[in-house]
Amino acid sequence: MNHLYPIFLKVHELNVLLVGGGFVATEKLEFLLKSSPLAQVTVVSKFFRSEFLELAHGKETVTLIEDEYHEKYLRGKHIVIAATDDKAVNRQIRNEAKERFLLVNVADTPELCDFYLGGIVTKGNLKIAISTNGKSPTTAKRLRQLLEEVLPEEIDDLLENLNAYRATLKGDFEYKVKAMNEITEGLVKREKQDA
Ligand SMILES: C[C@@]1(CC(=O)O)C2=NC(=C\c3[nH]c(c(CCC(=O)O)c3CC(=O)O)Cc3[nH]c(c(CC(=O)O)c3CCC(=O)O)/C=C3\N/C(=C\2)[C@@H](CCC(=O)O)[C@]3(C)CC(=O)O)/[C@H]1CCC(=O)O
Ligand SMILES: NC(=O)c1ccc[n+]([C@@H]2O[C@H](COP(=O)([O-])OP(=O)(O)OC[C@H]3O[C@@H](n4cnc5c(N)ncnc54)[C@H](O)[C@@H]3O)[C@@H](O)[C@H]2O)c1
Repeated sequence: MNHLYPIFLKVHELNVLLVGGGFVATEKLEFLLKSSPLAQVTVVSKFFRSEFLELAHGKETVTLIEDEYHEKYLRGKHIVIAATDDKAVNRQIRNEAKERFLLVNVADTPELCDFYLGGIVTKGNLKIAISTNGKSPTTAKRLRQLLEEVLPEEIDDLLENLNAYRATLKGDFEYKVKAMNEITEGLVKREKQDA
């Protein structure tokens, strides 16, 4: 049983602290920016690998600070991702973030996470988040790849058209719910198989 509750965060309006600038931090920033290109991210790291610098280059909402982690960097942040190669520092980040009631992810360390980063599929306005409850990140990746392939790009046209149709509906809430349900019924109705 997976007890996690997924939410869709406006990370372009929230302040994210990422600690670390190595391989793992690069992967986390890559997936964060892939889904949320305007995410507001401050990165604090003793050094930055060239892969990380390449990824962050030219991204106006990503701020790099070359420094050791210090508690002061938690100020004004909503979410924290710890991705250093120093387990004691990662734990310190987690503890100090928790004292401030911040949500914290320690990369690849489920027992220290308040939330997990998931596999994410984006097709225009549609976004699907995938979690295996930390059991198999590789499966989350494979499912993401599968859904990216099978979901048509046109699914976004469907959403836009339905949104436009909804705007034309005059009537009370109940009427609109009924009309929207009727017009989308075909999406879930199974076609009758010819014998
Ligand atoms: C989905 C994704 C999102 C992202 O990273 O943004 C993600 N991991 C991804 C890939 C991936 N990560 C790892 C491998 C190598 C294979 C392997 O080792 O298993 C691969 C596969 C690859 O790279 O091919 C290593 C790894 N990861 C974790 C552990 C610890 C453990 O399992 O105990 C270890 C071992 C470390 C070690 O051995 O030391 C843990 C976590 N990784 C999570 C997320 C969270 C659970 C998500 C869920 O509920 O499924 C969680 C719990 C915490 C977190 O980090 O948030 C991203 C795919 C993105 C995409 O492609 O779409
Ligand atoms: N590389 C991988 O794919 C991988 C896979 C599984 C597990 N891991 C583990 O994950 C951890 C991180 O690995 P990595 O490959 O990203 O290491 P890395 O050497 O590429 O990067 C470590 C980063 O942590 C930063 N850092 C260390 N101490 C810091 C501090 N006090 N304040 C601020 N920044 C600090 C360094 O500046 C560096 O940028 C390691 O423990 C590694 O064994 C790595």
